[in-house]
Amino acid sequence: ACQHRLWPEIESVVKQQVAWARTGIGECGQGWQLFAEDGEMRMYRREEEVDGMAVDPLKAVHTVPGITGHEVCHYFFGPQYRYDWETTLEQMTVLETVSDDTLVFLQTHKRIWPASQRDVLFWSHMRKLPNENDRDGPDLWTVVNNSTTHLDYPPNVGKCVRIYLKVCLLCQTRVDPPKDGAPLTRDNISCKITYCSVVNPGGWAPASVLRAVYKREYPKFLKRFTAYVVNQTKNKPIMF
Ligand SMILES: CCCCCc1ccc(-c2ccc(S(=O)(=O)CCO)cc2)cc1/C=C\c1ccccn1
Repeated sequence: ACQHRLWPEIESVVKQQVAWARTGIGECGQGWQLFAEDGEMRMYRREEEVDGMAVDPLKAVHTVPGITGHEVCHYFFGPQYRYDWETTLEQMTVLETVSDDTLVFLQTHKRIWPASQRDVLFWSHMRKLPNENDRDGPDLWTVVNNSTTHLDYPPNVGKCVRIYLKVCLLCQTRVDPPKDGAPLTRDNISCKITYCSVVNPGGWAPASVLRAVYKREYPKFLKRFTAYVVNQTKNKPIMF
């Protein structure tokens, strides 16, 4: 995989996206609006437009008990699970298996009236990162999705408008060992999740429609996805 044409871009985008995900909301400076809250989940967005199109950066933080960062990234990255949790997905194809931790996807998402249907072509890379703050703490895990090109699938040929996205899912496992030295159970672990995304809708879509879609769909997506991981892992050994 180190010789693959995408490797240099993957290296630089992963470093950039992880640094961005690690930057707290406060440190990011002004402009972040809290637009959704549900229990431990907080979702922020910044209203930004490019060529009159809303491309609002989104940053969500969530803490989920009973699962690890490796498990969250495993179920987010794996194509075999995606139809189970990605509600707006209509069609998903793995165009290329670059390596066991890097895939190229083509996805079409359900049409959202009155905008035209969208598709997205992106590489997806999963990686374990050393825990710089706490050397003997559990590692971080991340999945970065970044739009790319593929000669056989040029944009805007069929009925779909090609969107462009950058997504980073950064996960930090927290272990609170039981007092009496008993073996670790899922009651002693939790995962701090940071989900960042910037989606350029490609062709024109009314900013009001886009913002309504994001306001409705993002909280639903993160809640549904994390509940899916809890449900898939509850009777399985902990994957650190
Ligand atoms: C007019 C409507 C334009 C938006 C359509 C759309 C574009 C992109 C995407 C999308 C969102 C998350 C990813 S991912 O995080 O990489 C996970 C892998 O699937 C990839 C694609 C979705 C949706 C449509 C709805 C929507 C919007 C947010 C959240 C959820 N659904």
